[in-house]
Amino acid sequence: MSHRPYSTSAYREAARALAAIGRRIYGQGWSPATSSNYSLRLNEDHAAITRSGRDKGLLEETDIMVVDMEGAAVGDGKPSAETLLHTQLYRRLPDCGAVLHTHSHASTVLTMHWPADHITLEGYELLKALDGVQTHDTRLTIPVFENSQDIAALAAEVDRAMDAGDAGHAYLIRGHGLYTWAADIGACYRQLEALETLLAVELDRRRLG
Ligand SMILES: CSCCC(=O)C(=O)COP(=O)(O)O
Ligand SMILES: [Zn+2]
Repeated sequence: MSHRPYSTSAYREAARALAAIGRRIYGQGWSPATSSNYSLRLNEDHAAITRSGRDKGLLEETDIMVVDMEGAAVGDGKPSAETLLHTQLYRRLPDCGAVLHTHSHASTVLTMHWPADHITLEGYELLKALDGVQTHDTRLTIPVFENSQDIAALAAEVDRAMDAGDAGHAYLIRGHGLYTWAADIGACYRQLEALETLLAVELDRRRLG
């Protein structure tokens, strides 16, 4: 299959932006021990994504590479082991321009301690940081998928959930972390920060009973 070429300057700009956002996310404590992956759409057929196994606190432009929307590497190196979870979103959602995945303490405890297949966030003013949300009087249901080392199967499961109308802004993977996406890196980071904050709040509230 032939792919439309991406621009080199778009790639360089994406690599700069992803390295900077990765270091920022690491600083928040949401990407420990090389966990997490981040990507940006370059065009219809390509995305820039973190290489596998990189320390996100030390992320540099050279830690970013290009994949096609089938998840295949373009050029040398090994892209994130979870690349197919990014490309599933880009393929399905033409307006999706950025995907961020984190491994926070809150998302891990919440999904390991409570067996539910979703977490609901409701009534929080901070929900207005999410794309398209205008009022605190909003109920956001975040699906929780079981963790798997079969990333292709997990991506297919996410796709089926989206067919059913679930997973509008984000999803969780049990004992693993959070995926969220938006039109651009700024909106995606804002959304991530809101969701991680609200998940931490939710965890505290459940601890308090
Ligand atoms: C050390 S965390 C295990 C892998 C993972 O869940 C992750 O997010 C990082 O994988 P990658 O291949 O993108 O480095
Ligand atoms: Zn992960």
